[in-house]
Amino acid sequence: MHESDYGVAEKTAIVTGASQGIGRAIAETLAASGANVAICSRSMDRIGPVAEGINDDEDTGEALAVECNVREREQVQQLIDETVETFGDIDILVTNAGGEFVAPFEDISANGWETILDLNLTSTVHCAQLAGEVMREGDGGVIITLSSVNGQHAAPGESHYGAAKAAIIRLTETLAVEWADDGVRINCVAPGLIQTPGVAETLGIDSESMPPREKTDRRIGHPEEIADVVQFLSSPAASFMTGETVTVKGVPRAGNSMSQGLGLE
Ligand SMILES: CCC/C=C/C(=O)SCCNC(=O)CCNC(=O)[C@H](O)C(C)(C)COP(=O)([O-])OP(=O)([O-])OC[C@H]1O[C@@H](n2cnc3c(N)ncnc32)[C@H](O)[C@@H]1OP(=O)([O-])[O-]
Ligand SMILES: NC(=O)C1=CN([C@@H]2O[C@H](COP(=O)(O)OP(=O)(O)OC[C@H]3O[C@@H](n4cnc5c(N)ncnc54)[C@H](OP(=O)(O)O)[C@@H]3O)[C@@H](O)[C@H]2O)C=CC1
Repeated sequence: MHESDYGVAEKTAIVTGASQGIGRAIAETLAASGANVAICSRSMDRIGPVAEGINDDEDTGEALAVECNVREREQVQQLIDETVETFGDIDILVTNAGGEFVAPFEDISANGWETILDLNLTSTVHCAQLAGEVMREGDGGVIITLSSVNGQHAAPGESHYGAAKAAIIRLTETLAVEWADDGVRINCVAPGLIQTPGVAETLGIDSESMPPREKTDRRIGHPEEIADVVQFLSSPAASFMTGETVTVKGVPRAGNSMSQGLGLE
């Protein structure tokens, strides 16, 4: 009889942007399933406690905290090197770090455009190229990129972010083809609106009022609902999936985007 394998135990995973929100939930979920996780953010003061929380729990994998700004290629190389030194290999890479500001196209300066393209798209390129090198020279691996529903559909005020997140989808498809022979699977997750500190700060959503996971008629999700999909894509259960973008956004309705209003009702 076939038994499904959703396991990542003893694998090594890198999760970028894991000091809060979706990245933190991904890191904690993979670690709870026995993976060793190398986690980064721009500040050791913020990423260190997340690693300590994981390491305080004897039943999880180990965590390594690294201060790394994913916009800086040399810092990403240091993250890769420290991960390999500590855990011996890289099996899973989750390029989660990203962000945006909402502004009309005509108000986005050249530097504003570059900032959002760098933070979302070019950082994904740095991480995929540098961790991909380790995977391709070794036994292969799994890469999960983060797009957004705003990379799949137009949303006003998100020209820069939408362009970057759309490009991540096509990059994912291309690498799936180019690196299939090297044993690398790469898939993308496109979240709808997820309650995270980043969104709370931008939109003022009170986490206390979050509807529970059991409620199916929702337009806002929990970070753990993205983490569970990442865990599946990282696992042997997803062995025949590569180059795909999995949308995780609750009930399909028109205008399911941050800039078109919350529409939580
Ligand atoms: C479906 C839901 C979708 C949700 C998606 C999410 O990701 S949600 C969760 C994600 N969480 C977050 O997104 C967290 C919150 N966001 C942030 O931390 C920042 O917005 C960041 C992502 C830009 C990074 O900042 P940084 O320190 O790297 O950048 P900086 O301050 O140095 O600025 C660089 C350039 O950008 C310009 N510029 C900046 N803001 C605006 C604006 N509103 N208007 C116009 N322009 C703006 C600024 O003027 C400057 O250009 P200038 O003047 O030199 O020509
Ligand atoms: N929340 C949502 O509704 C949606 C989110 N997404 C995507 O999901 C991902 C996570 O979003 P979310 O959890 O909401 O974001 P948050 O803003 O809540 O958290 C962002 C995380 O990324 C880290 N980070 C930011 N910039 C950098 C950088 N340059 N280098 C390294 N780490 C960085 C932050 O850490 P620190 O500040 O400590 O550096 C923090 O841990 C992003 O790619 C986002 O675009 C997509 C669709 C919807």
